[in-house]
Amino acid sequence: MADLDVDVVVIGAGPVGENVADRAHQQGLSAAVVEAGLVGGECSYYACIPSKALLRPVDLKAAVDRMPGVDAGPVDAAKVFERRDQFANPDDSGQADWLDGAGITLLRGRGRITGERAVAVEHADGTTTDVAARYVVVATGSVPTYPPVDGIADVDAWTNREVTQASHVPDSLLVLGGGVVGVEMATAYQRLGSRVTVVQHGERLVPGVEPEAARRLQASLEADGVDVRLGTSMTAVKRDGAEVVASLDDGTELRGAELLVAAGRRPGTADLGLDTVGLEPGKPLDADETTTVQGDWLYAVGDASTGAKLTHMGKYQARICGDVLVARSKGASVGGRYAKTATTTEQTAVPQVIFTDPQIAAVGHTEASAQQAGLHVRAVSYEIGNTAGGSLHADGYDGFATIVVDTDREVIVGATFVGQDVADMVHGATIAIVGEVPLARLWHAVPSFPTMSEVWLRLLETYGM
Ligand SMILES: Cc1cc2nc3c(=O)[nH]c(=O)nc-3n(C[C@H](O)[C@H](O)[C@H](O)COP(=O)(O)OP(=O)(O)OC[C@H]3O[C@@H](n4cnc5c(N)ncnc54)[C@H](O)[C@@H]3O)c2cc1C
Ligand SMILES: NC(=O)c1ccc[n+]([C@@H]2O[C@H](COP(=O)([O-])OP(=O)(O)OC[C@H]3O[C@@H](n4cnc5c(N)ncnc54)[C@H](O)[C@@H]3O)[C@@H](O)[C@H]2O)c1
Repeated sequence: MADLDVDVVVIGAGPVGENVADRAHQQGLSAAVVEAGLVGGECSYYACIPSKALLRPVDLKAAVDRMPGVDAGPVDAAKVFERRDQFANPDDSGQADWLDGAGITLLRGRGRITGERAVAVEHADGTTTDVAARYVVVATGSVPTYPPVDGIADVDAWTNREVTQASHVPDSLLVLGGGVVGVEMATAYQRLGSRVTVVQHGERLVPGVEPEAARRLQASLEADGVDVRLGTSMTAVKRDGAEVVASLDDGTELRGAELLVAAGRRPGTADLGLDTVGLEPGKPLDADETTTVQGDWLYAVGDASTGAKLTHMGKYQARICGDVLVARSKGASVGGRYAKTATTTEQTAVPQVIFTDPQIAAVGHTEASAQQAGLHVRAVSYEIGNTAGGSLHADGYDGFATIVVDTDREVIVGATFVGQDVADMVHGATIAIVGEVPLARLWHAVPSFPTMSEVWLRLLETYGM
């Protein structure tokens, strides 16, 4: 006999888990969420929110510094940290109250699957709550990966948690990994006054984006004074007094006050009882377009699943998952391209903004990924600084846009915007891709003068319209 019987139990109350519970509960299902740490998850306290709170002030200062006639003065790091704390204070009582107000049961403790439709929650006081549920949703997020570097476990390396919650700027910071976390935090800390070195074993930074976007970002980081080491791996690290000493495979030795490990993340599925239902612990849960993992009872969303590791995509999966549970509870069918119960956009139009300077805002395919997918494409690019809107926005505006056009269907399948303040420009491209808007129709979508969106017109003209 279970202690609690609900329609839906969600393991993990990050942004994604909370959304599944809310969506299902709002449509009549009873729901409980299990949380071992803070309600709100990694994103609220140790990832998206604090990292952007650190980046916004330095981004704004750089923009002002590029504008003749205005003066930003120096950045006050203490005030930046103080403002970050207002956004990401690790106190989850507000979020817990929200769950309570929404009528969702919060079970604080570690959840483990004990069999089909069964979850046991171990509380901090050693007691256990057994939950029986018609539907079990795994939303346990992800944890940092530690690459095989000798001594890495013994140097008190920073992860995303320490780098986003720090309240001092180290004199120098070594960053292991030139992916999204690495480049965003390199931007923030270099501009807050640290001397940053990024060690990236690939041939370029942020490998998933258009190569020219990565080149512009590298040039900008280097102009800021960041030491970027590409094609290099760290082989060993050790502490020497207050410093971390890192050995690289090219024989070089680096020293830094702190080491940030930003080498990717793995799903939080290692200690979840997956073996009790025949699944392999530690792997991302392979969810289909309806977020289903097994039978009609086990689901996975967010970083714990095989979907894109981004908050907005996790929350998209969460909305779909909630609707799938409600549909199934009524015996209705689910799935189908662009149905409300299918994560179609995961395959066609995943957007991401990298909040560096320049920002990189991209959606859908790059030219290379489209070709790998077997599409016939043509990519065209245009400098945003050559539009009136861009040139007014900042002197010598450095940035560009690229669209990738499927030449068989004459629709856009990918777009990238690079430059100052381009973050919000990507949503227009997302709409064009999801709506499969033909170029002939897009031609009639007139951008306002003088805005940076004029680049859309120039891209279409460059394509030959
Ligand atoms: C530094 C950094 C910056 C980022 N910036 C952005 C950004 O700007 N935009 C963006 O879209 N994405 C960003 N991301 C990615 C984003 O943080 C994740 O995609 C998002 O947090 C995933 O949400 P989630 O709910 O799946 O997992 P999480 O946010 O990780 O939440 C999972 C929750 O599950 C809990 N949990 C785990 N196991 C158990 C268990 N067994 N029992 C009970 N509870 C459990 C955890 O305590 C946690 O609270 C960033 C990531 C990092 C590291
Ligand atoms: N703005 C955003 O949307 C945002 C911001 C931060 C993080 N995130 C998400 O969080 C996730 C994790 O980010 P991340 O940066 O940790 O992972 P990542 O996979 O984006 O990048 C990790 C990088 O580390 C490099 N690397 C791995 N092992 C290495 C080694 N031994 N030596 C040198 N380099 C090594 C890889 O080549 C890769 O480029 C990503 O999925 C990302 O999309 C998103």
